[in-house]
Amino acid sequence: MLNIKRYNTTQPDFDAQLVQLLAFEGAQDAAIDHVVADILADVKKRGDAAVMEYSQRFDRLSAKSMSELSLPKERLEEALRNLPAEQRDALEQAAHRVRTYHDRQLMASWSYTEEDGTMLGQQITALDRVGLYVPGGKAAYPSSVLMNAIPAKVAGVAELIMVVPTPDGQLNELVLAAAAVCGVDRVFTIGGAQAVAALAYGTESVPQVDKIVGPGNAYVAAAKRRVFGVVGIDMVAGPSEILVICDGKTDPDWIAMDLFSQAEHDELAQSILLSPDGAFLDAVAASIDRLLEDMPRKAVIRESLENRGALIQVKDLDEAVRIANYIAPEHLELSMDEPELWAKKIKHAGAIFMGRMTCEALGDYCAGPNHVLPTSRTARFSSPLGVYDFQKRTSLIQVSKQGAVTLGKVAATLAYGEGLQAHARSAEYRMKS
Ligand SMILES: NC(=O)c1ccc[n+]([C@@H]2O[C@H](COP(=O)([O-])OP(=O)(O)OC[C@H]3O[C@@H](n4cnc5c(N)ncnc54)[C@H](O)[C@@H]3O)[C@@H](O)[C@H]2O)c1
Ligand SMILES: N[C@H](CO)Cc1c[nH]c[nH+]1
Ligand SMILES: [Zn+2]
Repeated sequence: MLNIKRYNTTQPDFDAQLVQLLAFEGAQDAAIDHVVADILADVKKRGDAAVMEYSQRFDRLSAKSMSELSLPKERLEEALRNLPAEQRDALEQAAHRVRTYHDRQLMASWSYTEEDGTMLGQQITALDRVGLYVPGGKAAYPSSVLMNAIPAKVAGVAELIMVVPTPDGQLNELVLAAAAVCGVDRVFTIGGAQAVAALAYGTESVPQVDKIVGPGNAYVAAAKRRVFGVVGIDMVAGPSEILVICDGKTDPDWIAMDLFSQAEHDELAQSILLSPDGAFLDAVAASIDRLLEDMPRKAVIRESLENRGALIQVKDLDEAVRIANYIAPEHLELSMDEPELWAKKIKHAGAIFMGRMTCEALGDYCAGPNHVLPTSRTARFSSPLGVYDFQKRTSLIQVSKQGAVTLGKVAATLAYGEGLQAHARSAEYRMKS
């Protein structure tokens, strides 16, 4: 029997229990951060040689030169050509849907002109070169290639450099084919902190990028956190999470499998169910026990559910919503009637899956929205990966002769107030022209 934690919000210590349940060190873990700091410093100093050594140590890749850890575009095209038709079709359909969704996120430049002829605006440009981290330690993720690369392409990024660990040198053809579908320019078969360092600092072989995006384990997250400032990053993501709120009227097997779907990613993934119906929670617990037996990744699911999972009985759905907003989950399933009404009450979640038919797994692959989402309560302040992560805003200011007089007076007054003479006089020169 699987020993998943059971809580009831009427327990006097429930709030403390919830805090404990959500506690997660991840990228903040001192031991991991220490290891990562050393790897980053070493790659910065020794470049390719260090990348190859760490790839040997962590992924058992014995390369004599970095060219052995790099794949040209032709190799990606070859993977796509050789893919079984059904897989190719699914990949292309998913890519099409993800592209259609992300097309809508494209920001456009804008400007307006004031009465005196002064023009103000915002010019949008794409990043020049980005690094896409595609996780690959424990499983391969072709879908993460789509989710990273498509918004970058839609934004108009000129060059896409992808890194993906290939433990024991095992290439995943679907991952390579996905890179071809998305127009990725170069792929390096490296992962972990060494790959993040190579992208951030550049090596003899790996070009330095402007921003690194994509999910990964705690080593990857800690490395991204440390290189932020040298390069941009999208977010510091942790293991996958799912929070399901169910009114008790969905098939318990469906809900059990939805909880498994994130648990199977990682022993550290988190799957939580909230329901006002205690008998329903019992039924889901029974489904978990029965269905787990046939799951290929049974051990990972068990560990994840026993260590970080929970079935929580709430007073009512309003209380469930309050808890969901506190948890700010990566994925939130609203498995209930009128989910659109309840969704309006959700302020903090990476993605909301509305209604009994909408399982989170569809969002992972092909619904359209991005599956790279804020985790570990960071949905309180951050958003899904999107086109906006690959675009920058530059302010535009063109002052007319009249504008120079009116604005010059305001600026000079404030500049003298700050004790900054040069600022004031710089503005005053234009007032007299
Ligand atoms: N949020 C998302 O969109 C999304 C998508 C897919 C996967 N994920 C998550 O990404 C994570 C993927 O993790 P993963 O491990 O499978 O792949 P990964 O690519 O993130 O990490 C593998 C790398 O970790 C490094 N590493 C492993 N052990 C190490 C050690 N002891 N010391 C130093 N470096 C070490 C190695 O360099 C290896 O290449 C999972 O948590 C999964 O849930 C998230
Ligand atoms: N659920 C993951 C994001 O947390 C994404 C994914 C990829 N493949 C399957 N799932
Ligand atoms: Zn998933």
